[in-house]
Amino acid sequence: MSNRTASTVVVYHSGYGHTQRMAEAVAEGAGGVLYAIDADGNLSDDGWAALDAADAIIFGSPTYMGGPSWQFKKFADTSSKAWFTNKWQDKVFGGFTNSASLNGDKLNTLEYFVLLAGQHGGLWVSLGIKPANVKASTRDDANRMGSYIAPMAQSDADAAPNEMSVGDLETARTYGERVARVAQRFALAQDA
Ligand SMILES: Cc1cc2nc3c(=O)[nH]c(=O)nc-3n(C[C@H](O)[C@H](O)[C@H](O)COP(=O)(O)O)c2cc1C
Repeated sequence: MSNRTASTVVVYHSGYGHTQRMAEAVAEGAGGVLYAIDADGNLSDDGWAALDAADAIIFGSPTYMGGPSWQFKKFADTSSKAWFTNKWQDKVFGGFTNSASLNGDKLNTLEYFVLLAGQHGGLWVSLGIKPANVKASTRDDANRMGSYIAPMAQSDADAAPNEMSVGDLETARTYGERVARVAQRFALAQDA
């Protein structure tokens, strides 16, 4: 039986650095590599090659106008090339988003990621952290946003990336660990 380590790639867009900080936390937890989609919606050839070779792919985008940024959508549409040849079939998938409002319609962005993973024949990993929703809960608690599908972060519209909630970043880091753990189990099972 193989004992290889599963690889995780975090591919994300961030217009102003907040989602990038979240992406860094996810990648740290996953022990994975980060690839940024640039301001024109393009990903490097290295990034595409890493995605094709990955055991797990984690999508990240800010929520803009109730959904992923257009740059992320351009990346998603370009991933139709991988779709044609089933390159991402049976990979493990996750995702995360960040926006200014507490709700901000972030769920729509995460649901889009689930659909994209499904179109590629992938397996979605949920968040797996109970919500912090009692009177004693604070901004620094994990899953203070009360999401089940995947991590959400809330960044005040006038706050810099270094002012993000430590709870949101810890949620992102823990989720990265979870996706990598699932990918590891799945990779060993596939290789057996
Ligand atoms: C074009 C645009 C659209 C936005 N739409 C939303 C939105 O629908 N909901 C929300 O809560 N915040 C919205 N925001 C705020 C961003 O989600 C927020 O500033 C976020 O932290 C930006 O992440 P970034 O720094 O990674 O780009 C929008 C911001 C921009 C620039």
